[in-house]
Amino acid sequence: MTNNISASCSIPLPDEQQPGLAYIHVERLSKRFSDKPDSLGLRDLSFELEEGNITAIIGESGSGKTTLLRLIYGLLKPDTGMVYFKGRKIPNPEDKLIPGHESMRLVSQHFDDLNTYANVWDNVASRLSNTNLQEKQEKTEIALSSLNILRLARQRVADLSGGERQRVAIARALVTGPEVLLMDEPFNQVDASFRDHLQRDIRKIVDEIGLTVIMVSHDPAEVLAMANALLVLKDGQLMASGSPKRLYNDPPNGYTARLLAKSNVLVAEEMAALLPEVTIEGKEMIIHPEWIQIIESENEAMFTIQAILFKGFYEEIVLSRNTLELRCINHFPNRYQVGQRVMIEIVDYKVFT
Ligand SMILES: Nc1ncnc2c1ncn2[C@@H]1O[C@H](COP(=O)(O)OP(=O)(O)OP(=O)(O)O)[C@@H](O)[C@H]1O
Repeated sequence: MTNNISASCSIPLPDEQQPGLAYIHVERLSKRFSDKPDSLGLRDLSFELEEGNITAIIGESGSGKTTLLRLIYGLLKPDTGMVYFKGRKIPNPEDKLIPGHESMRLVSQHFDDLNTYANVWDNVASRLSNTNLQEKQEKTEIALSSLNILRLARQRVADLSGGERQRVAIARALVTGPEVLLMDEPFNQVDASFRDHLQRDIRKIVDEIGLTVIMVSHDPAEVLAMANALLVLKDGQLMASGSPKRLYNDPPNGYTARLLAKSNVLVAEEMAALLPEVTIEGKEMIIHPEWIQIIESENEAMFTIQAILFKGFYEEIVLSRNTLELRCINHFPNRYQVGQRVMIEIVDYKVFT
Protein backbone atom coordinates (compact mmCIF):
# COMPACT_ATOMS: atom_id res chain seq x y z
CA MET A 1 0.00 0.00 0.00
CA THR A 2 2.69 2.50 0.97
CA ASN A 3 4.38 2.14 -2.43
CA ASN A 4 1.29 3.58 -4.09
CA ILE A 5 1.83 6.92 -2.38
CA SER A 6 4.85 7.89 -4.47
CA ALA A 7 3.32 6.44 -7.64
CA SER A 8 0.17 8.55 -7.30
CA CYS A 9 1.97 11.77 -6.28
CA SER A 10 1.98 14.28 -9.19
CA ILE A 11 4.43 16.81 -7.70
CA PRO A 12 7.88 16.08 -9.15
CA LEU A 13 10.81 15.63 -6.78
CA PRO A 14 13.54 18.31 -7.22
CA ASP A 15 15.79 16.02 -9.23
CA GLU A 16 13.23 14.27 -11.36
CA GLN A 17 13.60 15.21 -15.05
CA GLN A 18 10.45 16.20 -16.91
CA PRO A 19 10.66 15.27 -20.59
CA GLY A 20 9.68 17.62 -23.40
CA LEU A 21 10.10 20.92 -21.56
CA ALA A 22 11.81 24.00 -23.02
CA TYR A 23 15.33 25.02 -21.86
CA ILE A 24 13.76 27.20 -19.16
CA HIS A 25 10.12 26.43 -18.46
CA VAL A 26 8.14 28.53 -16.01
CA GLU A 27 4.76 27.22 -14.98
CA ARG A 28 2.06 29.09 -13.06
CA LEU A 29 4.61 30.89 -10.90
CA SER A 30 3.35 33.07 -8.06
CA LYS A 31 5.10 34.85 -5.22
CA ARG A 32 3.86 37.22 -2.56
CA PHE A 33 5.83 38.80 0.24
CA SER A 34 4.03 38.22 3.54
CA ASP A 35 5.71 41.21 5.18
CA LYS A 36 4.29 43.44 2.44
CA PRO A 37 0.63 42.49 2.00
CA ASP A 38 0.01 45.42 -0.36
CA SER A 39 2.74 44.27 -2.73
CA LEU A 40 1.41 42.42 -5.75
CA GLY A 41 4.42 40.14 -6.04
CA LEU A 42 4.17 37.82 -9.05
CA ARG A 43 0.91 36.28 -10.23
CA ASP A 44 0.52 33.09 -12.22
CA LEU A 45 3.37 33.51 -14.69
CA SER A 46 3.92 30.90 -17.39
CA PHE A 47 6.45 31.15 -20.24
CA GLU A 48 9.34 29.34 -21.92
CA LEU A 49 12.83 30.56 -22.80
CA GLU A 50 15.14 29.18 -25.47
CA GLU A 51 18.78 28.26 -25.06
CA GLY A 52 21.33 30.75 -26.44
CA ASN A 53 18.93 33.70 -26.41
CA ILE A 54 19.05 37.04 -24.66
CA THR A 55 15.76 37.58 -22.87
CA ALA A 56 14.95 40.93 -21.29
CA ILE A 57 12.43 41.26 -18.47
CA ILE A 58 10.94 44.73 -18.71
CA GLY A 59 8.25 46.63 -16.81
CA GLU A 60 7.56 49.61 -14.59
CA SER A 61 9.25 49.96 -11.24
CA GLY A 62 7.82 47.43 -8.76
CA SER A 63 6.33 45.22 -11.49
CA GLY A 64 8.26 42.17 -10.21
CA LYS A 65 11.27 42.02 -12.55
CA THR A 66 13.93 41.37 -9.91
CA THR A 67 11.64 38.95 -8.07
CA LEU A 68 11.27 36.90 -11.26
CA LEU A 69 15.04 36.90 -11.83
CA ARG A 70 15.62 35.70 -8.27
CA LEU A 71 13.01 32.96 -8.62
CA ILE A 72 14.63 31.70 -11.83
CA TYR A 73 18.02 31.58 -10.09
CA GLY A 74 16.56 29.77 -7.07
CA LEU A 75 17.13 32.53 -4.50
CA LEU A 76 13.43 32.63 -3.57
CA LYS A 77 10.86 29.94 -2.93
CA PRO A 78 7.72 30.39 -5.07
CA ASP A 79 4.34 30.26 -3.31
CA THR A 80 2.97 28.20 -6.18
CA GLY A 81 4.24 27.05 -9.55
CA MET A 82 7.68 25.99 -10.64
CA VAL A 83 10.72 26.93 -12.67
CA TYR A 84 12.39 24.14 -14.65
CA PHE A 85 15.88 24.31 -16.11
CA LYS A 86 16.57 21.68 -18.78
CA GLY A 87 13.58 19.73 -17.50
CA ARG A 88 14.60 19.77 -13.84
CA LYS A 89 13.00 21.80 -11.12
CA ILE A 90 15.20 24.69 -9.90
CA PRO A 91 15.95 24.01 -6.23
CA ASN A 92 14.79 26.81 -3.92
CA PRO A 93 16.46 27.92 -0.66
CA GLU A 94 14.59 25.20 1.24
CA ASP A 95 16.01 22.48 -1.00
CA LYS A 96 19.59 23.70 -0.92
CA LEU A 97 22.14 24.92 1.61
CA ILE A 98 23.67 27.54 -0.72
CA PRO A 99 20.85 29.02 -2.81
CA GLY A 100 21.41 29.71 -6.51
CA HIS A 101 21.62 27.20 -9.36
CA GLU A 102 25.17 25.94 -10.00
CA SER A 103 24.82 26.30 -13.81
CA MET A 104 23.74 29.94 -13.49
CA ARG A 105 25.37 33.16 -12.29
CA LEU A 106 23.61 36.33 -11.17
CA VAL A 107 25.16 39.78 -11.56
CA SER A 108 23.28 42.03 -9.17
CA GLN A 109 22.66 45.75 -9.63
CA HIS A 110 25.26 46.93 -7.15
CA PHE A 111 28.14 44.51 -7.84
CA ASP A 112 27.75 43.30 -4.22
CA ASP A 113 30.24 40.50 -4.52
CA LEU A 114 33.17 42.49 -5.93
CA ASN A 115 36.08 43.13 -3.60
CA THR A 116 36.72 46.77 -4.37
CA TYR A 117 40.15 46.79 -2.66
CA ALA A 118 41.46 43.85 -4.69
CA ASN A 119 42.59 44.22 -8.28
CA VAL A 120 40.58 43.18 -11.32
CA TRP A 121 42.57 40.00 -11.97
CA ASP A 122 42.16 38.72 -8.38
CA ASN A 123 38.43 39.52 -8.35
CA VAL A 124 37.93 37.28 -11.36
CA ALA A 125 40.56 34.60 -10.65
CA SER A 126 39.34 34.09 -7.07
CA ARG A 127 36.23 32.34 -8.43
CA LEU A 128 38.45 29.45 -9.58
CA SER A 129 40.16 26.80 -7.50
CA ASN A 130 43.94 26.44 -7.22
CA THR A 131 44.01 22.81 -8.31
CA ASN A 132 45.29 23.70 -11.78
CA LEU A 133 47.09 27.03 -11.73
CA GLN A 134 47.78 27.14 -15.45
CA GLU A 135 44.11 26.58 -16.24
CA LYS A 136 43.18 29.23 -13.69
CA GLN A 137 45.53 31.68 -15.42
CA GLU A 138 44.15 30.84 -18.87
CA LYS A 139 40.50 31.03 -17.90
CA THR A 140 40.96 34.35 -16.11
CA GLU A 141 42.75 35.80 -19.13
CA ILE A 142 40.00 34.61 -21.49
CA ALA A 143 37.27 36.11 -19.27
CA LEU A 144 39.06 39.46 -19.01
CA SER A 145 39.77 39.52 -22.76
CA SER A 146 36.21 38.75 -23.73
CA LEU A 147 35.03 41.71 -21.63
CA ASN A 148 37.88 43.88 -22.96
CA ILE A 149 39.40 44.56 -19.54
CA LEU A 150 42.70 42.68 -19.71
CA ARG A 151 44.51 46.05 -19.72
CA LEU A 152 42.89 46.83 -16.34
CA ALA A 153 44.02 43.54 -14.74
CA ARG A 154 46.30 45.14 -12.13
CA GLN A 155 44.02 48.05 -11.23
CA ARG A 156 41.97 48.11 -8.04
CA VAL A 157 38.22 47.80 -8.60
CA ALA A 158 37.78 50.85 -6.33
CA ASP A 159 39.57 52.98 -8.94
CA LEU A 160 37.37 51.93 -11.88
CA SER A 161 34.37 53.60 -13.50
CA GLY A 162 30.84 52.16 -13.15
CA GLY A 163 31.04 50.69 -16.64
CA GLU A 164 34.41 49.06 -15.99
CA ARG A 165 33.15 47.59 -12.73
CA GLN A 166 30.19 46.15 -14.57
CA ARG A 167 32.59 44.45 -16.97
CA VAL A 168 34.56 43.00 -14.04
CA ALA A 169 31.34 41.72 -12.44
CA ILE A 170 30.34 40.01 -15.70
CA ALA A 171 33.83 38.54 -16.23
CA ARG A 172 33.71 37.23 -12.66
CA ALA A 173 30.35 35.62 -13.35
CA LEU A 174 31.49 34.09 -16.65
CA VAL A 175 34.89 32.75 -15.61
CA THR A 176 33.41 29.57 -14.12
CA GLY A 177 31.60 28.80 -17.39
CA PRO A 178 27.92 29.11 -16.43
CA GLU A 179 25.22 28.13 -18.91
CA VAL A 180 22.92 30.98 -17.91
CA LEU A 181 23.90 34.54 -17.00
CA LEU A 182 21.30 36.55 -15.09
CA MET A 183 21.78 40.32 -14.92
CA ASP A 184 19.79 42.87 -12.94
CA GLU A 185 19.81 46.27 -14.70
CA PRO A 186 23.26 45.62 -16.22
CA PHE A 187 23.66 49.02 -17.85
CA ASN A 188 22.41 51.19 -15.00
CA GLN A 189 25.80 52.47 -14.02
CA VAL A 190 27.32 52.48 -17.48
CA ASP A 191 27.59 55.84 -19.28
CA ALA A 192 25.29 56.03 -22.27
CA SER A 193 28.25 56.35 -24.64
CA PHE A 194 29.79 53.08 -23.40
CA ARG A 195 26.54 51.09 -23.22
CA ASP A 196 26.55 50.28 -26.86
CA HIS A 197 30.03 48.70 -26.64
CA LEU A 198 29.15 46.61 -23.61
CA GLN A 199 25.92 45.45 -25.25
CA ARG A 200 27.81 44.40 -28.36
CA ASP A 201 30.45 42.57 -26.29
CA ILE A 202 27.74 40.64 -24.44
CA ARG A 203 26.00 39.83 -27.73
CA LYS A 204 29.33 38.55 -29.10
CA ILE A 205 29.92 36.32 -26.06
CA VAL A 206 26.39 34.94 -26.39
CA ASP A 207 26.94 34.16 -30.07
CA GLU A 208 30.39 32.68 -29.53
CA ILE A 209 29.80 30.41 -26.56
CA GLY A 210 26.05 29.88 -26.75
CA LEU A 211 25.43 31.50 -23.37
CA THR A 212 21.82 32.12 -22.36
CA VAL A 213 21.22 35.58 -20.87
CA ILE A 214 18.24 36.80 -18.88
CA MET A 215 18.40 40.45 -17.92
CA VAL A 216 16.20 42.95 -16.17
CA SER A 217 15.89 46.33 -17.82
CA HIS A 218 13.72 49.41 -17.80
CA ASP A 219 15.28 50.99 -20.89
CA PRO A 220 13.36 50.09 -24.06
CA ALA A 221 16.16 51.26 -26.39
CA GLU A 222 18.51 48.88 -24.64
CA VAL A 223 16.29 45.82 -24.96
CA LEU A 224 15.10 46.46 -28.50
CA ALA A 225 18.65 46.44 -29.80
CA MET A 226 19.95 43.59 -27.73
CA ALA A 227 17.32 41.02 -26.80
CA ASN A 228 15.92 38.13 -28.83
CA ALA A 229 12.89 37.89 -26.57
CA LEU A 230 11.03 40.14 -24.13
CA LEU A 231 8.89 39.42 -21.09
CA VAL A 232 6.72 42.42 -20.21
CA LEU A 233 5.58 42.63 -16.59
CA LYS A 234 2.98 44.86 -14.97
CA ASP A 235 1.90 44.56 -11.33
CA GLY A 236 3.34 41.04 -11.20
CA GLN A 237 1.53 39.81 -14.29
CA LEU A 238 2.89 38.86 -17.70
CA MET A 239 1.41 41.39 -20.14
CA ALA A 240 3.26 40.24 -23.26
CA SER A 241 6.07 38.03 -24.48
CA GLY A 242 7.77 37.67 -27.85
CA SER A 243 10.45 39.18 -30.06
CA PRO A 244 11.20 42.91 -29.66
CA LYS A 245 10.27 43.55 -33.30
CA ARG A 246 6.89 41.86 -33.01
CA LEU A 247 6.01 43.51 -29.70
CA TYR A 248 7.10 46.92 -30.99
CA ASN A 249 5.24 46.72 -34.31
CA ASP A 250 2.21 44.88 -33.03
CA PRO A 251 1.91 45.38 -29.28
CA PRO A 252 -0.87 43.34 -27.67
CA ASN A 253 -1.83 46.14 -25.23
CA GLY A 254 -1.30 49.82 -24.49
CA TYR A 255 1.08 49.14 -21.60
CA THR A 256 3.54 47.29 -23.85
CA ALA A 257 3.24 50.00 -26.53
CA ARG A 258 3.91 52.78 -24.03
CA LEU A 259 6.88 50.94 -22.56
CA LEU A 260 8.55 50.02 -25.85
CA ALA A 261 7.57 52.85 -28.16
CA LYS A 262 6.57 55.70 -25.81
CA SER A 263 3.31 55.32 -27.66
CA ASN A 264 0.37 57.74 -27.34
CA VAL A 265 -2.40 55.86 -25.52
CA LEU A 266 -5.94 57.22 -26.04
CA VAL A 267 -9.14 56.25 -24.21
CA ALA A 268 -12.53 55.96 -25.99
CA GLU A 269 -13.53 59.65 -25.77
CA GLU A 270 -10.11 60.75 -27.02
CA MET A 271 -10.35 58.34 -29.99
CA ALA A 272 -13.71 59.78 -30.94
CA ALA A 273 -12.39 63.32 -30.63
CA LEU A 274 -9.32 62.56 -32.74
CA LEU A 275 -11.05 60.62 -35.53
CA PRO A 276 -14.74 61.69 -35.46
CA GLU A 277 -15.32 60.46 -39.01
CA VAL A 278 -14.29 56.86 -38.15
CA THR A 279 -16.36 54.44 -36.05
CA ILE A 280 -13.94 52.75 -33.71
CA GLU A 281 -15.01 49.97 -31.36
CA GLY A 282 -12.50 49.66 -28.56
CA LYS A 283 -11.39 50.76 -25.12
CA GLU A 284 -7.94 51.97 -25.94
CA MET A 285 -6.02 53.17 -28.99
CA ILE A 286 -2.28 53.38 -29.39
CA ILE A 287 -0.42 55.57 -31.84
CA HIS A 288 3.36 55.34 -31.96
CA PRO A 289 4.95 58.81 -32.20
CA GLU A 290 6.33 57.98 -35.66
CA TRP A 291 2.81 57.15 -36.88
CA ILE A 292 1.87 60.84 -36.66
CA GLN A 293 2.87 63.20 -39.43
CA ILE A 294 2.64 66.96 -39.17
CA ILE A 295 1.13 68.77 -42.12
CA GLU A 296 1.68 72.49 -42.31
CA SER A 297 -1.65 74.06 -43.10
CA GLU A 298 -2.75 77.63 -42.69
CA ASN A 299 -6.39 76.99 -43.46
CA GLU A 300 -7.43 74.12 -41.29
CA ALA A 301 -4.99 74.16 -38.43
CA MET A 302 -6.26 71.80 -35.75
CA PHE A 303 -3.40 71.19 -33.32
CA THR A 304 -1.08 73.58 -31.51
CA ILE A 305 2.59 72.79 -30.95
CA GLN A 306 2.98 72.94 -27.17
CA ALA A 307 6.62 71.93 -26.86
CA ILE A 308 9.58 70.91 -28.98
CA LEU A 309 12.03 68.62 -27.21
CA PHE A 310 15.54 68.48 -28.63
CA LYS A 311 16.68 64.85 -29.01
CA GLY A 312 19.85 65.30 -31.02
CA PHE A 313 19.22 64.31 -34.63
CA TYR A 314 15.46 64.51 -34.18
CA GLU A 315 12.85 66.41 -32.17
CA GLU A 316 9.95 65.15 -30.11
CA ILE A 317 6.99 67.43 -30.63
CA VAL A 318 4.11 67.75 -28.18
CA LEU A 319 0.84 68.68 -29.90
CA SER A 320 -2.44 69.57 -28.26
CA ARG A 321 -6.06 70.16 -29.14
CA ASN A 322 -8.39 70.95 -26.23
CA THR A 323 -7.50 68.30 -23.62
CA LEU A 324 -5.97 65.85 -26.10
CA GLU A 325 -2.17 65.72 -26.14
CA LEU A 326 -0.07 63.76 -28.64
CA ARG A 327 3.64 63.25 -29.09
CA CYS A 328 5.25 62.81 -32.47
CA ILE A 329 8.70 62.64 -34.02
CA ASN A 330 10.15 65.29 -36.31
CA HIS A 331 13.26 64.46 -38.31
CA PHE A 332 13.71 68.01 -39.62
CA PRO A 333 14.86 70.07 -36.60
CA ASN A 334 13.99 73.78 -36.49
CA ARG A 335 11.17 73.42 -39.02
CA TYR A 336 8.44 74.20 -36.45
CA GLN A 337 7.94 76.66 -33.61
CA VAL A 338 6.17 76.44 -30.28
CA GLY A 339 2.68 77.94 -30.61
CA GLN A 340 2.43 77.14 -34.34
CA ARG A 341 -0.90 75.64 -35.46
CA VAL A 342 -0.72 72.56 -37.69
CA MET A 343 -2.72 69.63 -39.02
CA ILE A 344 -1.72 66.02 -38.51
CA GLU A 345 -2.09 62.78 -40.42
CA ILE A 346 -2.42 59.51 -38.50
CA VAL A 347 -0.49 56.99 -40.59
CA ASP A 348 -1.33 53.98 -38.42
CA TYR A 349 -2.98 53.12 -35.11
CA LYS A 350 -4.07 50.07 -33.14
CA VAL A 351 -7.20 49.62 -31.09
CA PHE A 352 -7.65 47.25 -28.13
CA THR A 353 -11.05 46.05 -27.01
N1 LIG B 1 12.29 40.77 -0.15
C1 LIG B 1 11.14 41.44 -0.28
N2 LIG B 1 10.32 41.62 0.77
C2 LIG B 1 9.16 42.28 0.64
N3 LIG B 1 8.70 42.82 -0.51
C3 LIG B 1 9.47 42.67 -1.60
C4 LIG B 1 10.74 41.98 -1.56
N4 LIG B 1 11.27 41.97 -2.80
C5 LIG B 1 10.39 42.64 -3.59
N5 LIG B 1 9.32 43.05 -2.87
C6 LIG B 1 8.16 43.77 -3.40
O1 LIG B 1 7.68 43.06 -4.57
C7 LIG B 1 7.31 43.97 -5.59
C8 LIG B 1 8.13 43.72 -6.83
O2 LIG B 1 9.48 44.08 -6.53
P1 LIG B 1 10.66 43.91 -7.58
O3 LIG B 1 11.91 44.41 -6.94
O4 LIG B 1 10.66 42.52 -8.08
O5 LIG B 1 10.19 44.88 -8.74
P2 LIG B 1 11.04 45.50 -9.94
O6 LIG B 1 10.16 45.46 -11.11
O7 LIG B 1 12.36 44.80 -10.05
O8 LIG B 1 11.25 46.98 -9.45
P3 LIG B 1 12.44 48.04 -9.77
O9 LIG B 1 12.44 48.29 -11.25
O10 LIG B 1 12.04 49.24 -9.00
O11 LIG B 1 13.72 47.41 -9.30
C9 LIG B 1 7.50 45.37 -5.02
O12 LIG B 1 6.27 45.81 -4.50
C10 LIG B 1 8.53 45.16 -3.91
O13 LIG B 1 8.41 46.11 -2.90
